[in-house]
Amino acid sequence: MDDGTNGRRVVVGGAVCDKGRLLAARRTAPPALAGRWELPGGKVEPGERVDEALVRELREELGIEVEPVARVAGEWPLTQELVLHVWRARLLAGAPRPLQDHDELRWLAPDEAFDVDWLDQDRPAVAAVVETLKG
Ligand SMILES: Nc1nc2c([nH]c(=O)n2[C@H]2C[C@H](O)[C@@H](COP(=O)(O)OP(=O)(O)OP(=O)(O)O)O2)c(=O)[nH]1
Repeated sequence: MDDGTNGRRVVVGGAVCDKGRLLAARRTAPPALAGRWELPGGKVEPGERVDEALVRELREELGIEVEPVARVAGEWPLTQELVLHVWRARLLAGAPRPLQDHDELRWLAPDEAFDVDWLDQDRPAVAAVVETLKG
């Protein structure tokens, strides 16, 4: 079956929105990415749906419950083996805390969206999501 990923493993990033703001997370590892900001998430496990993986990763990493809303159009290669998909998600419960993989979190209003140093591959999806927040 052609899932459009050319055999690469999908990393799902969550564009978590609440009260008109977007959640950004600062990575602690690996060294090449530490200190840069991302849409929190992680690798989809074999047999797992991408939206399920998103719910699992955000529960593990941030202690929150989210509802995936829709995939952001596009995909962004990370490495030879990994490709980034982004889903918009709504915060259902909990206040995000940097439990794993991150050392700082920020809720960004649309006019602050590019105040943080996003990983390069995340920028197009962040721009698309910010447009939806502006209404
Ligand atoms: N989660 C996430 N990872 C990203 C983004 N942009 C980006 O380049 N990456 C890279 C960083 C990592 O090399 C890889 C995702 O790995 P991860 O460490 O977050 O995933 P994981 O929780 O499943 O990790 P693991 O312990 O199973 O290795 O993708 C992004 O927006 N979100």
